Amino acid sequence: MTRPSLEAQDVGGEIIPFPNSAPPASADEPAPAAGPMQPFPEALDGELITEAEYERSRAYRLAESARSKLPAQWQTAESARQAGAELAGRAVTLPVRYPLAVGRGLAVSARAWWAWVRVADFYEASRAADRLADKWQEIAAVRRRRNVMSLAGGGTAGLAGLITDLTAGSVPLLIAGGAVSVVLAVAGRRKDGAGGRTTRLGSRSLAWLMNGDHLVVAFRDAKLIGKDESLMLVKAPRHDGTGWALTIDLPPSRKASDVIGKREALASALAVDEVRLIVERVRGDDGHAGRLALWVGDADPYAADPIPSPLATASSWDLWRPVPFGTTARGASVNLPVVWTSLLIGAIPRQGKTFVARLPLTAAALDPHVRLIIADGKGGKDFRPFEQVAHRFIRGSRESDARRLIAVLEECAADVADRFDRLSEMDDELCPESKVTPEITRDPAHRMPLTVIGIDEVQNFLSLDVPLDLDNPKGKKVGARICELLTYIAKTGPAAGYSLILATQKPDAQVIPDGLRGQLGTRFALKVMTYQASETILGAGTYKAGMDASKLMTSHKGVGLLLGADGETELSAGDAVTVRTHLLHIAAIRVACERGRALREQAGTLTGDAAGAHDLADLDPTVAARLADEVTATATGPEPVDAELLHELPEVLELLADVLGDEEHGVVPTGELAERIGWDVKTFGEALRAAGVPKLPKRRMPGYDNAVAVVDVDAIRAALGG
Ligand SMILES: Nc1ncnc2c1ncn2[C@@H]1O[C@H](COP(=O)(O)OP(=O)(O)OP(=O)(O)O)[C@@H](O)[C@H]1O
Repeated sequence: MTRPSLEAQDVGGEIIPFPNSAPPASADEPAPAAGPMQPFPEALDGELITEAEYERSRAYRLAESARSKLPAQWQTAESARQAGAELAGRAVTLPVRYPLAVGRGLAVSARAWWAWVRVADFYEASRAADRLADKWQEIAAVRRRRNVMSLAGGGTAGLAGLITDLTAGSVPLLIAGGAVSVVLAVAGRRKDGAGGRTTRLGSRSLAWLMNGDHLVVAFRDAKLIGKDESLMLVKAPRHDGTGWALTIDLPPSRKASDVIGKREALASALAVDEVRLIVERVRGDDGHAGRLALWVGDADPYAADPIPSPLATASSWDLWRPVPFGTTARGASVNLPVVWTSLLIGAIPRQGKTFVARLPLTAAALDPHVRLIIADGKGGKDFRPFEQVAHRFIRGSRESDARRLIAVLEECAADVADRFDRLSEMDDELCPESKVTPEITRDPAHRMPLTVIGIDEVQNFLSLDVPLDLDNPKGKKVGARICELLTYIAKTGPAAGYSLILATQKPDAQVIPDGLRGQLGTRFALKVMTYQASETILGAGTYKAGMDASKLMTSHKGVGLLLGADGETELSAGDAVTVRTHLLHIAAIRVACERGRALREQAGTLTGDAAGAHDLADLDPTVAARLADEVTATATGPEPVDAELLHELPEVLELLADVLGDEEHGVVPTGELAERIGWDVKTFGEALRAAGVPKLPKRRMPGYDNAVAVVDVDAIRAALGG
């Protein structure tokens, strides 16, 4: 007999099977009307299995569930072996350790008894409150009473022992003595456990480290909690097939965000590579600022085979829905929002930047109501499939290509301005918020399709140093003009349905000025060489918050940190998520673009270069004049500030702010200040320079034999902004 076993597999609620929207089979067949796409019901995938197979899998699941309830170190064979060996070792050394523990227990008990007899707690409290004289009588009375009680207790015990010995022999006394020695040994046992890294031969399994005591030691070693602090296990360690997951509460004085910032130190204390350690805050109703979810993978989660993108088989896509982008280390899917935001992708060469940029562009190609504009600054074949659908397509970054890009971007900027004019005229029902809506962008009558501008190797355009006006060689440069147009579109375009997707292998501030970068609300950083490059992509302050794309490995192609910096999308602006992006090869993109072209032909939305109409419309002179002012004002206006840049101070200044006295002025030895915040002088000096505090010549200071490095406290105050 067979038993059907259906396992749901989400193949994407947004994907519409091709037959639904396929072009008519023959010319006589009427074409389906163009209109809003309907989500297709979720598809289920399953297999038929036999009764025996079903019973086997049930028994397996029951065993798994029973095992997950055991203490962490008994859950896997390897860790159980280690735990067994440890127990055996402890049994062998017991004859030596036991008397030592009893001795320690005796000392501990004697100290405790003495403190009790002397009423130490009350005595100290009275002394601390300067009320010893008032309380002395009371304390002395309690001391006398406790002395008498001690003598009486000792005498009674001795007498009881003597009577027992005389009447029942020495066996009960030996039993009682044994019991007392056990109690003393427990009191005197050593409480410090073994953390992740101890000087012993052999390695410890993860399960062993997931034991609560070891975790506490690891957190202490990593200086994430104090010596006397502990952790609370909210969810006990559980092996989920690929790694260990647990949830903990930090002591009340500690913040989860600090642990995330020091993930590397924790990984070191746990003796695992940091790529295998995921530390996340638990947010929302179930979480708080001190609750952390930890996951430690059994193996490098990013080294697994890449996951093919579902876009390869999607027949169409609705770009209002976030695009399937990849998975987290634990396999949760990550989607990339395209509407209301713009994306910056940065990495060193050959890390998957182009592959990543093509994911949202392919989704855009599959939506017939999206207008695509593509400029490939590398000029190879990577983006050629999009020629079939792109309204404007530029290949290469020669001067002529850059000038065409300027014309295209001017056309877009004029369109953005025109869209706002028209949106403001629309009735409230159709346009409730002065922003485009899915209905507006999908209705060709409104002429406001979602428009995605994708530019690969954008640095090749932005760094073009040729004059915009050939008659004015000292005037504005072509690269600068492209930059100001992109800044204008990135800043004002999202509400009008425009999104930018910019990719660069040179993410430095000279190439992508803060003014432009600050407008790109979504950032994806693949492997870069330095933490500074990582900050240039993700934004200032991200390194300190534990986000550092230079820590990614070059072997991890397509893996990067995804951060939503503008708060416009559901992506978190506080924590970047490490994503293993889906793999989508050019052949699949070509097929997707063929489908996208068919869908556009059917919907009547194939326009521009793809439809053979290469000429750009001349800008109306009034629009051009208005635009010139607006674009320049945006580019030269106050520097936009990243969401996460607000109030962000360099760490050194933050720490100094806490230790500088209000009355302190003038120069002080650098070493003294460094010592106050616990930094070494060299790092401290470098950090001060980086924070804009000028270096002063060495000078003689009171109490020092030779001239010493000094720093001006007032200069530090100025850098602190007050
Ligand atoms: N998601 C992925 N999973 C696995 N491998 C990937 C992924 N994305 C890209 N790769 C691999 O990484 C290699 C480099 O990709 P890509 O050409 O996109 O890099 P790039 O950063 O654009 O390089 P360049 O700067 O030279 O243009 C590709 O050969 C591809 O096989």
